Amino acid sequence: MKILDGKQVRQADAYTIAQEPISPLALMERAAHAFVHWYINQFVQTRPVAIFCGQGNNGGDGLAIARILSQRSYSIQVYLVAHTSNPSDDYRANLDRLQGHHRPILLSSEADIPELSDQVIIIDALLGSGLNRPADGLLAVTIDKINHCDNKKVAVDIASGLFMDRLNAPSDAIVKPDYTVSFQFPKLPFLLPHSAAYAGEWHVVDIGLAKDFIAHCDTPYELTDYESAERLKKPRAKYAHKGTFGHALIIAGSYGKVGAAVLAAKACLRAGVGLLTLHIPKCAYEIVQVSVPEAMASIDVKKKINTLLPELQGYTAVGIGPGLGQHTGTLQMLQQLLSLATCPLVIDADALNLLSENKELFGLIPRKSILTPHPKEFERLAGPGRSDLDRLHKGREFAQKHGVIICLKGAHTAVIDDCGRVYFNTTGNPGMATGGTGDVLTGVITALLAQGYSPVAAARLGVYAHGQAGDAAIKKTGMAGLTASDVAEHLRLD
Ligand SMILES: NC(=O)C1=CN([C@@H]2O[C@H](COP(=O)(O)OP(=O)(O)OC[C@H]3O[C@@H](n4cnc5c(N)ncnc54)[C@H](O)[C@@H]3O)[C@@H](O)[C@H]2O)[C@@H](O)CC1
Ligand SMILES: Nc1ncnc2c1ncn2[C@@H]1O[C@H](COP(=O)(O)OP(=O)(O)O)[C@@H](O)[C@H]1O
Ligand SMILES: [K+]
Repeated sequence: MKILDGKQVRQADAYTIAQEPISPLALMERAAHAFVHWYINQFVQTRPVAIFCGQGNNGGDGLAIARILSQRSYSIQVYLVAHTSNPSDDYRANLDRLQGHHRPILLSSEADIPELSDQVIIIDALLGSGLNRPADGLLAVTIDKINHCDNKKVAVDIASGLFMDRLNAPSDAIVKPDYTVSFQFPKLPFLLPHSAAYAGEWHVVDIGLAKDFIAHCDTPYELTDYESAERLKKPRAKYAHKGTFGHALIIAGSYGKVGAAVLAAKACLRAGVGLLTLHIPKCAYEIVQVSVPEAMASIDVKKKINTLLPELQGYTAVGIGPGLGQHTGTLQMLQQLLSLATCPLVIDADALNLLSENKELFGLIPRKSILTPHPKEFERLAGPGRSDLDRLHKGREFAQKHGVIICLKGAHTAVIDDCGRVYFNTTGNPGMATGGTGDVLTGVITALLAQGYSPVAAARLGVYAHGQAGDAAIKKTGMAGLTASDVAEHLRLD
């Protein structure tokens, strides 16, 4: 699913209106019905509804929603905030249509803002994607009051006061909804940590904007959702054999961090690799053979760390990093790997930290290698970002400059390809914020690369499947009880 900017959404709107054709008012009605369809599946009729409307098209949506809900026997009360001398045509038309059904209350000062009983659900239709400056005056006061109520809150399209395409200042008045029902597309701030509180649980509803326009719309931002992940998957052929699914090499582990190698190995096997060899220090030999008997072991000359690069011939993908440590001998091995590798690599954890300490090695990274930094590791690689958006821009620059794919890990991990396109992940949960889940991800992506997935597909599908495994696992363990081993065990690639 694509993520469009404000200008592109307006173009999609205009194109649909001209090509379908449909009047803007009928399109607004369709959007309001889509919202109501979601709403009635969520909230029962016995909960009264307070709908706060501005005077743009978002307010127009709010008025149409109020009318439709009242026709469905919901008890509604509309509150209007007058903030412009030039209300939109469709706002006016919907105000007319509401007459005879309901009498809105005009808020003219703070004193008019009502105290609401806890049962009331608030629908926020003050401002939408047409926001062109931070909310102030009575709008800001109303937003503040709404935020101070404990009532459930649902934003229409986008929380009032939240910019779609640029950063808000920390002092801006923005509704903090429990839910956002977004029309046709998700919006960029829903995917970034700093604005998560202004999205709540977000849902996208289809309002029938022209599919051909959307298909041709050029945007750097997309989601990896269920449909796109399914499209990326390759079926396993009936007469396939273990040679069909590649041979992965994972270079991982050091004394005290052998578990990282074990986790990556288990995940690699669950993600469908044909053969797996783990390169490990001597101290890890027995541990690995006992805990992952399916994997072959390549043993380093050193007892506690990896220093000697194995022969690379025969491997279809190489992952390096989990639990590796940052010793000089290991750095030399990494440098050798970067110079000799003929296939893209998966580079994680301490391998990334070694690169950050030795930035002159960046030029050696094979093209289309996949780097999987968490925010701190990314900061070490590319320097600090002033904001999440800035970090995303830095990620896009870094990926294009060095010809690599970056998985910027987090709640909505961003897979950034070497052209600067960003694919936000939609699976996973906060239970996964626990040691070792990153090692599992390295194993999954290495397995997919080894099986012949393109690097971008391996990164997108790997990140998606990893989150999906975390979601499946918490059904048994709960969030707090989730361990990285549970994530590895719940991986399912088909
Ligand atoms: N394609 C879509 O997504 C559709 C969108 N619709 C709705 O249309 C909305 C966008 O409508 P508009 O462009 O009218 O935008 P808004 O509803 O956000 O209102 C814009 C108006 O508010 C004023 N304004 C902006 N920021 C302000 C501020 N801080 N303080 C006071 N006034 C401010 C503007 O000058 C303008 O008059 C969407 O959010 C959505 O709810 C639907 O009605 C139909 C289809
Ligand atoms: N709140 C969250 N929601 C979803 N996924 C998360 C969340 N927090 C962390 N994760 C995922 O868990 C993994 C953590 O990786 P990382 O920080 O490298 O852990 P480690 O180094 O301990 O293995 C990443 O894939 C990240 O996307
Ligand atoms: K809104």
